[in-house]
Amino acid sequence: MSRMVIALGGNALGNNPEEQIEKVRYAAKAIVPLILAGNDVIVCHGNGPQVGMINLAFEKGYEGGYTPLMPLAECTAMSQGYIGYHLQQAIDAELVAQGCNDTPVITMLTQVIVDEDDPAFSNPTKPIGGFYDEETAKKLMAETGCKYVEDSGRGWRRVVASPKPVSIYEHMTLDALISDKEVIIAGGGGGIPVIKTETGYHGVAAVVDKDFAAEKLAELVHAEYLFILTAVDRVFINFGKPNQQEIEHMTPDEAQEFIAQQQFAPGSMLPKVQAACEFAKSLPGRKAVIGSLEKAPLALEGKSGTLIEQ
Ligand SMILES: Nc1ncnc2c1ncn2[C@@H]1O[C@H](COP(=O)(O)OP(=O)(O)O)[C@@H](O)[C@H]1O
Ligand SMILES: NC(=O)OP(=O)(O)O
Repeated sequence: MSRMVIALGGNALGNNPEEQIEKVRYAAKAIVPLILAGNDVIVCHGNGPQVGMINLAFEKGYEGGYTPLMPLAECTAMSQGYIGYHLQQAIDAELVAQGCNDTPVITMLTQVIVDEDDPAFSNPTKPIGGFYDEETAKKLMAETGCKYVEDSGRGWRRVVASPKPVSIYEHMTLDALISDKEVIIAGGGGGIPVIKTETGYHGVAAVVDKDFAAEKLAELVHAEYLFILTAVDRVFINFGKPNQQEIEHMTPDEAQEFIAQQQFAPGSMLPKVQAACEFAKSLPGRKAVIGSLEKAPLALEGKSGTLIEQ
C-alpha cells in the first residue's frame, strides 16, 4: 500500500460538460483500482482547455454587456469546482459499482502559493483554451494583445504566465484528510495561484502547471508515488519521428540529458519529465511514473509507463 498523487491531463477531460462527464467516467475506471488496492490517493487534474473556456465565456459576456470580466485566478477556482464536481461523482459511482460504499470522495479548493517575482510572469508559456489555426491565432493576437503559440503540432493556443509552485496553502489539511482514508481531488488546474501579502493571500493572473503542482503536493503530503497520466503510454525520444523510441525507465540524470537534447516539447511533455525528476530526486525511494490513463493499473505493476527513479 502506498500514498500516491495522480496528475490527470486537462486535455483528456473533453471540451464541454457532456464530454467531461463521459471522460471522467473513464478516468474513474483507471483510478478506482488503485484505491481498491489499498493506496491513499489524491487526484490532481489539469484545466488548460477548461480555464480558457471559462475565461473566454466571461470575455464574450463582457463584450455583450452581460457579465463582468473574470480574473484568471477566479477562473481556475471555477474550474476546480466544475471538474472536481464531475470527477468526484464519477469516482464515487465507480467505487459503489465495485462494491465499496464507505469511501468518501471530496474536492478541496486548493491555493498554490507562488513567488510574485517569478520570471514566468514576464514570459507567458502555459497553453490554455482551444486550438486555433495559425491565421486565426495571429488575428486574435493583434486584436487582444494576448500571446498565442503553436502547441506540440496540435494547433495554436493562447499562452499565459505559469509560475512555479512554492507551497500549497492547504497541504496540512490534505495530509490529515488522506490519513483518514478520504479520496481527495486537490490542486485542480495547478491550484489557484496566490501570493502572500501584508493583507493576506491574493490571486494572480496565471495558470500553474498541474504537473508541477502535483509534484509539490506529492512532496508535501509525503507520497511515495507520483503518477502523471496523459494520452501516451510512455515518454518517447525522437517523438513523432520514424525512429521514435519509448523509454521504460530513466534516472533523473538520464532525463536531464534528454532535456538538453530538447527531446520533450515545452508546455506538454517537458513539464511532466521535469516534475517527475524533481519528485524522484526529493527523497530516496520516491518513484514517478509517466503513462496513460488507460494503463494506470498496469503502470503500478511496472508493466506500462515510464518509471523515473534515482
Ligand atoms: N517526447 C515525448 N514523448 C511523448 N509524448 C510527447 C513527447 N513530446 C511531446 N509529447 C506530447 O505531449 C502530450 C502530453 O502533453 P499534454 O497533452 O499537454 O498533457 P496533458 O495530458 O497534461 O494535458 C502527449 O500526448 C504527446 O502528444
Ligand atoms: N493547469 C494545467 O496544467 O492544465 P493542463 O494539464 O490542462 O495543461
